[in-house]
Amino acid sequence: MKIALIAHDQKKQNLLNFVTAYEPIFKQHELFATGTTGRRIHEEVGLDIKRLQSGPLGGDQQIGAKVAEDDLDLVIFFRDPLTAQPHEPDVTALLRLCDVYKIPVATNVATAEIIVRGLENGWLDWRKLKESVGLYHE
Ligand SMILES: O=C(CO)COP(=O)(O)O
Repeated sequence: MKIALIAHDQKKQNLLNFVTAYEPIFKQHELFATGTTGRRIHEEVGLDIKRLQSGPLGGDQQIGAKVAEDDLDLVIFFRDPLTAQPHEPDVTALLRLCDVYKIPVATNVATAEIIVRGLENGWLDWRKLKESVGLYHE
């Protein structure tokens, strides 16, 4: 599976702790991240991860483009709901595209935990079949 990992500054340590806890699962997948998040995951957890631009410089839009191209299976985005972001429209656009393309997206650790445990148990395997699943057509 192709997984995007993103965190706003106040949530980065939270994401690093989460990725460390589930490193055995994450290392089995192809990982993508916005710039600073990706650098810290690589340096502090040691995972291989493809880094895009930093969020405020277009990274969220690059992740969104991958969603639109059906080139991502899961987005884990630890959003900071208490701090205004200069690129808030990009954040909103990314979450909107996840809904347009029915990409599982977790915006906090509680949801991420459920999804990653589900990933381990094969609950996201429908992603491989989605073209044949009526639920995902409108
Ligand atoms: O701002 C972000 C997401 O909106 C994250 O960007 P960085 O990973 O570059 O800090």
